[in-house]
Amino acid sequence: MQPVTIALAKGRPAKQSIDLLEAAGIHFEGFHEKTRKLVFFNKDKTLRLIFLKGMDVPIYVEKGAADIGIVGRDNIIETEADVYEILDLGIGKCKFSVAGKKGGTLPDNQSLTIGTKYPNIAKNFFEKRNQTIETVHLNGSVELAPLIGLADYIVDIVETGSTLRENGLEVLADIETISTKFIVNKASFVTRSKEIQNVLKKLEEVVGEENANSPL
Ligand SMILES: Nc1ncnc2c1ncn2[C@@H]1O[C@H](COP(=O)(O)OP(=O)(O)OP(=O)(O)O)[C@@H](O)[C@H]1O
Ligand SMILES: O=P(O)(O)OC[C@H]1O[C@H](OP(=O)(O)OP(=O)(O)O)[C@H](O)[C@@H]1O
Repeated sequence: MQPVTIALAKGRPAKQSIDLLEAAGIHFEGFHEKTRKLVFFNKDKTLRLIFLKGMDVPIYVEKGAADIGIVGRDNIIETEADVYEILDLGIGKCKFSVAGKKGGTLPDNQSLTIGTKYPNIAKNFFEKRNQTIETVHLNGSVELAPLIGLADYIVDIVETGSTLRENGLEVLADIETISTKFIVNKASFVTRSKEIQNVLKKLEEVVGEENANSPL
Protein backbone atom coordinates (compact mmCIF):
# COMPACT_ATOMS: atom_id res chain seq x y z
CA MET A 1 0.00 0.00 0.00
CA GLN A 2 1.14 3.59 -0.74
CA PRO A 3 2.49 5.47 2.29
CA VAL A 4 0.35 8.24 3.74
CA THR A 5 2.00 11.49 2.67
CA ILE A 6 2.44 14.37 5.13
CA ALA A 7 3.29 17.74 3.55
CA LEU A 8 5.12 19.98 6.00
CA ALA A 9 5.72 23.70 5.55
CA LYS A 10 9.35 24.76 5.47
CA GLY A 11 10.28 27.93 7.33
CA ARG A 12 9.62 29.07 10.87
CA PRO A 13 7.30 26.39 12.28
CA ALA A 14 9.10 23.44 10.60
CA LYS A 15 11.37 22.63 13.55
CA GLN A 16 8.49 22.81 16.05
CA SER A 17 6.31 20.69 13.76
CA ILE A 18 8.99 18.00 13.55
CA ASP A 19 9.43 18.17 17.34
CA LEU A 20 5.67 17.62 17.73
CA LEU A 21 5.74 14.59 15.42
CA GLU A 22 8.72 13.21 17.36
CA ALA A 23 6.93 13.78 20.67
CA ALA A 24 4.00 11.85 19.19
CA GLY A 25 6.37 8.94 18.45
CA ILE A 26 6.49 9.59 14.70
CA HIS A 27 10.10 9.54 13.51
CA PHE A 28 11.46 10.05 10.03
CA GLU A 29 14.64 8.19 9.22
CA GLY A 30 17.67 10.35 8.50
CA PHE A 31 15.96 13.69 9.15
CA HIS A 32 18.15 16.39 10.64
CA GLU A 33 17.71 20.16 10.82
CA LYS A 34 20.34 21.06 8.25
CA THR A 35 19.28 18.55 5.64
CA ARG A 36 18.45 19.67 2.09
CA LYS A 37 16.54 16.45 1.39
CA LEU A 38 12.84 16.99 0.74
CA VAL A 39 11.44 13.44 1.19
CA PHE A 40 11.69 11.18 4.24
CA PHE A 41 10.07 7.93 5.34
CA ASN A 42 9.32 6.44 8.75
CA LYS A 43 10.91 3.09 9.62
CA ASP A 44 8.18 0.84 8.21
CA LYS A 45 7.61 3.17 5.22
CA THR A 46 3.91 3.66 6.05
CA LEU A 47 4.45 7.45 6.27
CA ARG A 48 6.22 9.77 3.85
CA LEU A 49 7.19 13.32 4.83
CA ILE A 50 7.66 15.97 2.15
CA PHE A 51 8.88 19.55 2.66
CA LEU A 52 7.23 22.39 0.73
CA LYS A 53 6.83 26.15 0.75
CA GLY A 54 4.00 27.00 3.15
CA MET A 55 1.78 28.40 0.41
CA ASP A 56 2.07 25.14 -1.58
CA VAL A 57 1.04 22.82 1.27
CA PRO A 58 -2.75 23.46 1.08
CA ILE A 59 -2.60 23.01 -2.72
CA TYR A 60 -0.84 19.62 -2.46
CA VAL A 61 -3.40 18.53 0.12
CA GLU A 62 -6.44 19.80 -1.82
CA LYS A 63 -5.26 18.00 -4.97
CA GLY A 64 -4.49 14.78 -3.09
CA ALA A 65 -0.73 14.86 -3.79
CA ALA A 66 -0.45 14.80 0.01
CA ASP A 67 -2.99 13.24 2.39
CA ILE A 68 -2.08 15.40 5.38
CA GLY A 69 -0.65 18.92 5.66
CA ILE A 70 1.00 20.71 8.57
CA VAL A 71 0.86 24.41 7.75
CA GLY A 72 0.06 27.90 9.00
CA ARG A 73 -3.59 28.93 8.75
CA ASP A 74 -2.42 32.03 6.85
CA ASN A 75 -1.61 29.76 3.89
CA ILE A 76 -4.91 27.89 4.16
CA ILE A 77 -7.03 31.04 4.05
CA GLU A 78 -4.96 32.76 1.38
CA THR A 79 -5.12 29.77 -1.00
CA GLU A 80 -8.81 29.13 -0.13
CA ALA A 81 -7.98 25.42 -0.36
CA ASP A 82 -10.86 22.98 0.02
CA VAL A 83 -9.46 20.75 2.79
CA TYR A 84 -10.48 19.58 6.25
CA GLU A 85 -8.85 21.60 9.01
CA ILE A 86 -8.75 19.03 11.78
CA LEU A 87 -6.41 20.00 14.59
CA ASP A 88 -4.81 23.15 15.93
CA LEU A 89 -1.21 22.23 16.72
CA GLY A 90 -0.81 25.20 19.09
CA ILE A 91 2.42 26.40 17.45
CA GLY A 92 3.23 29.24 15.02
CA LYS A 93 0.88 31.54 16.88
CA CYS A 94 0.56 35.01 15.42
CA LYS A 95 -2.14 37.23 13.93
CA PHE A 96 -3.03 39.06 10.74
CA SER A 97 -3.25 42.82 11.10
CA VAL A 98 -3.54 45.95 9.06
CA ALA A 99 -0.67 48.27 9.93
CA GLY A 100 0.39 51.73 8.97
CA LYS A 101 2.55 54.62 10.12
CA LYS A 102 2.56 55.20 13.89
CA GLY A 103 -0.07 57.71 14.99
CA GLY A 104 -2.08 57.27 11.77
CA THR A 105 -5.65 56.09 11.31
CA LEU A 106 -7.30 53.69 8.90
CA PRO A 107 -9.83 55.62 6.79
CA ASP A 108 -13.01 53.74 5.89
CA ASN A 109 -14.30 56.00 3.14
CA GLN A 110 -11.62 55.88 0.47
CA SER A 111 -9.80 53.43 -1.75
CA LEU A 112 -6.44 52.30 -0.31
CA THR A 113 -3.25 50.73 -1.64
CA ILE A 114 -2.23 47.76 0.50
CA GLY A 115 1.17 46.06 0.40
CA THR A 116 0.94 42.39 1.34
CA LYS A 117 2.07 38.80 0.85
CA TYR A 118 -1.61 37.87 1.26
CA PRO A 119 -3.77 39.73 -1.31
CA ASN A 120 -6.86 37.51 -0.84
CA ILE A 121 -6.88 38.00 2.91
CA ALA A 122 -6.47 41.76 2.44
CA LYS A 123 -9.27 41.92 -0.17
CA ASN A 124 -11.66 39.88 1.98
CA PHE A 125 -11.04 42.05 5.04
CA PHE A 126 -11.65 45.32 3.19
CA GLU A 127 -14.60 43.90 1.23
CA LYS A 128 -16.37 43.30 4.56
CA ARG A 129 -15.90 47.01 5.26
CA ASN A 130 -17.32 47.81 1.78
CA GLN A 131 -13.99 49.33 0.89
CA THR A 132 -12.17 48.84 -2.40
CA ILE A 133 -8.41 48.37 -2.32
CA GLU A 134 -5.57 47.95 -4.72
CA THR A 135 -3.07 45.34 -3.54
CA VAL A 136 0.65 45.34 -4.23
CA HIS A 137 1.71 41.70 -3.95
CA LEU A 138 5.05 41.51 -2.12
CA ASN A 139 7.19 38.55 -1.10
CA GLY A 140 8.80 39.84 2.09
CA SER A 141 10.00 42.90 4.01
CA VAL A 142 6.40 44.06 3.67
CA GLU A 143 6.89 46.71 6.38
CA LEU A 144 9.01 48.70 3.95
CA ALA A 145 6.08 49.47 1.65
CA PRO A 146 4.46 52.34 3.64
CA LEU A 147 7.88 53.74 4.56
CA ILE A 148 9.01 54.02 0.96
CA GLY A 149 5.61 55.12 -0.34
CA LEU A 150 4.83 51.96 -2.30
CA ALA A 151 1.58 51.42 -0.37
CA ASP A 152 -0.56 53.32 2.14
CA TYR A 153 -0.87 50.38 4.57
CA ILE A 154 0.13 46.73 4.88
CA VAL A 155 -1.70 43.51 5.75
CA ASP A 156 0.80 41.20 7.38
CA ILE A 157 1.59 38.74 10.14
CA VAL A 158 2.36 40.20 13.56
CA GLU A 159 3.82 38.13 16.37
CA THR A 160 5.84 40.15 18.86
CA GLY A 161 5.26 43.46 17.04
CA SER A 162 9.02 44.14 16.90
CA THR A 163 9.19 44.45 13.12
CA LEU A 164 6.41 47.04 13.13
CA ARG A 165 7.89 48.95 16.09
CA GLU A 166 11.39 49.02 14.68
CA ASN A 167 10.07 50.47 11.45
CA GLY A 168 7.84 53.15 12.97
CA LEU A 169 4.59 51.32 12.17
CA GLU A 170 1.73 50.12 14.35
CA VAL A 171 -1.33 47.89 14.18
CA LEU A 172 -4.40 49.83 13.07
CA ALA A 173 -6.82 46.88 12.91
CA ASP A 174 -6.66 43.17 13.72
CA ILE A 175 -7.96 40.68 11.18
CA GLU A 176 -7.66 37.24 12.77
CA THR A 177 -5.45 34.91 14.76
CA ILE A 178 -3.23 32.33 13.06
CA SER A 179 -1.57 29.10 14.15
CA THR A 180 -0.23 25.92 12.60
CA LYS A 181 -2.94 23.45 11.59
CA PHE A 182 -3.22 19.76 10.75
CA ILE A 183 -5.19 19.55 7.51
CA VAL A 184 -6.44 16.55 5.56
CA ASN A 185 -7.44 15.86 1.95
CA LYS A 186 -11.22 15.29 1.80
CA ALA A 187 -11.04 11.99 -0.12
CA SER A 188 -8.11 10.64 1.93
CA PHE A 189 -10.09 11.38 5.10
CA VAL A 190 -12.40 8.56 3.97
CA THR A 191 -10.11 6.26 1.96
CA ARG A 192 -7.09 6.41 4.33
CA SER A 193 -9.17 6.96 7.45
CA LYS A 194 -7.43 4.33 9.61
CA GLU A 195 -3.90 5.58 8.91
CA ILE A 196 -4.85 9.25 9.23
CA GLN A 197 -6.72 8.69 12.50
CA ASN A 198 -3.66 6.87 13.80
CA VAL A 199 -1.42 9.91 13.17
CA LEU A 200 -4.12 12.26 14.46
CA LYS A 201 -4.60 10.34 17.72
CA LYS A 202 -0.89 10.40 18.46
CA LEU A 203 -0.71 14.16 17.84
CA GLU A 204 -3.85 14.80 19.90
CA GLU A 205 -2.16 13.09 22.82
CA VAL A 206 0.61 15.69 22.60
CA VAL A 207 -1.37 18.87 21.84
CA GLY A 208 -4.66 18.00 23.60
CA GLU A 209 -7.92 16.71 22.16
CA GLU A 210 -9.64 20.02 22.88
CA ASN A 211 -7.82 21.50 19.89
CA ALA A 212 -9.50 19.06 17.52
CA ASN A 213 -12.28 19.96 15.08
CA SER A 214 -14.72 17.38 13.76
CA PRO A 215 -14.84 18.11 10.02
CA LEU A 216 -18.06 16.21 9.32
N1 LIG B 1 6.58 36.28 13.05
C1 LIG B 1 5.97 35.11 13.07
N2 LIG B 1 5.65 34.51 14.20
C2 LIG B 1 5.05 33.31 14.25
N3 LIG B 1 4.70 32.63 13.15
C3 LIG B 1 5.00 33.19 12.00
C4 LIG B 1 5.64 34.44 11.89
N4 LIG B 1 5.82 34.73 10.63
C5 LIG B 1 5.31 33.67 9.98
N5 LIG B 1 4.80 32.77 10.79
C6 LIG B 1 4.17 31.49 10.47
O1 LIG B 1 5.20 30.69 9.95
C7 LIG B 1 4.92 30.32 8.62
C8 LIG B 1 6.21 30.34 7.83
O2 LIG B 1 6.73 31.60 7.95
P1 LIG B 1 8.10 31.98 7.29
O3 LIG B 1 8.13 33.47 7.27
O4 LIG B 1 9.20 31.23 7.88
O5 LIG B 1 7.87 31.40 5.87
P2 LIG B 1 8.72 31.64 4.64
O6 LIG B 1 9.13 30.28 4.20
O7 LIG B 1 9.71 32.72 4.86
O8 LIG B 1 7.56 32.20 3.78
P3 LIG B 1 7.44 32.18 2.25
O9 LIG B 1 6.72 30.89 2.00
O10 LIG B 1 6.58 33.37 2.00
O11 LIG B 1 8.83 32.27 1.69
C9 LIG B 1 3.87 31.32 8.15
O12 LIG B 1 3.10 30.75 7.14
C10 LIG B 1 3.09 31.59 9.42
O13 LIG B 1 2.12 30.59 9.62
O1 LIG C 1 5.82 40.70 14.98
P1 LIG C 1 7.16 40.09 14.70
O2 LIG C 1 7.57 39.14 15.78
O3 LIG C 1 8.19 41.12 14.40
O4 LIG C 1 7.00 39.17 13.41
C1 LIG C 1 6.39 39.64 12.24
C2 LIG C 1 7.28 39.51 11.07
O5 LIG C 1 7.55 38.12 10.79
C3 LIG C 1 7.23 37.83 9.44
O6 LIG C 1 8.27 38.14 8.59
P2 LIG C 1 9.52 37.21 8.35
O7 LIG C 1 10.44 37.27 9.50
O8 LIG C 1 9.04 35.83 7.97
O9 LIG C 1 10.25 37.91 7.15
P3 LIG C 1 9.79 38.28 5.69
O10 LIG C 1 9.88 39.77 5.67
O11 LIG C 1 10.79 37.63 4.81
O12 LIG C 1 8.39 37.77 5.43
C4 LIG C 1 6.10 38.82 9.14
O13 LIG C 1 5.93 39.01 7.75
C5 LIG C 1 6.55 40.08 9.85
O14 LIG C 1 7.42 40.85 9.09
